[in-house]
Amino acid sequence: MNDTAPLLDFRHMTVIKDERAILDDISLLVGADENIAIIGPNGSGKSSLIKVMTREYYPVADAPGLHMNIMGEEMWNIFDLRKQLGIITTDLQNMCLRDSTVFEIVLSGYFSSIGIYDDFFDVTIEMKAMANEILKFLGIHHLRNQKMTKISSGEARKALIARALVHDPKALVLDEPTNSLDMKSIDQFRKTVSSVAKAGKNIILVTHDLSDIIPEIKRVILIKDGKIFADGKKEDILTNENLTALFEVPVTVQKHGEYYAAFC
Ligand SMILES: Nc1ncnc2c1ncn2[C@@H]1O[C@H](COP(=O)(O)OP(=O)(O)OP(=O)(O)O)[C@@H](O)[C@H]1O
Repeated sequence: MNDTAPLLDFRHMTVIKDERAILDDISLLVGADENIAIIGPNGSGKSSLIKVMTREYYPVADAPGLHMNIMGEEMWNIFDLRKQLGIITTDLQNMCLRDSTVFEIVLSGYFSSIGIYDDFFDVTIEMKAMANEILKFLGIHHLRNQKMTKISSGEARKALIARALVHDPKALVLDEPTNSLDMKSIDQFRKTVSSVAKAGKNIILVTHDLSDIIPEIKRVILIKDGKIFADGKKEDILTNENLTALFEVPVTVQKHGEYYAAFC
């Protein structure tokens, strides 16, 4: 892995499912220190793009000009790759809603499992110390011994961030992270993501909600029908015209301090 290489260097990437191009000739270069937000309507291809990053979906191998480097590497062991891209999705959160404690879920990140199985996993003192440190950094150490089923959605999402951070990943990939959170939880979650970005992790955010775009994200990519519709500086991309064309309803974008919101 090369720390100065682009985080993502995808060229001419097409993904076919059910004989349809769900990603259609995507080229995307994301720098080593860049944070990005990917925005698009339902079914536009956002989650599929993340699945290409995590090697759940593969592009058409013989597409002319295909190039797919992540952190300077073309070939990845899938487990190593997923450790470097800490993925936080609602699916993962649902899988983690079980009888395990927050601490066990965080530790299980070391084993790419969900929960700890004492007979199989050798949890070291160093792992426990690191998990405690991360829980403190994220302000949820007091939840350490709570069951995942007994904490709020916002707290559970922070626990998943902690689980991803045990590997000291290069990036956090957040797929619609504030879905189903109330306003206070959204505010706290955003602050958590900002603090992770400030600590030097890249943030790749997929969302419908412009207000999820933390100030540390300066670049926005709009996706429509599996293609990149617009890509550039946040202030140039988040316009009434672009969002209206993207969502095919009249959209008004407003800026509040360093945050954006959209109304239709
Ligand atoms: N494994 C698959 N087989 C067939 N079609 C698929 C598969 N995965 C995704 N698709 C289709 O590809 C399109 C893009 O899906 P994707 O989940 O990437 O969209 P999205 O932008 O994340 O949508 P949403 O905002 O609703 O989550 C959709 O039409 C979806 O039905």
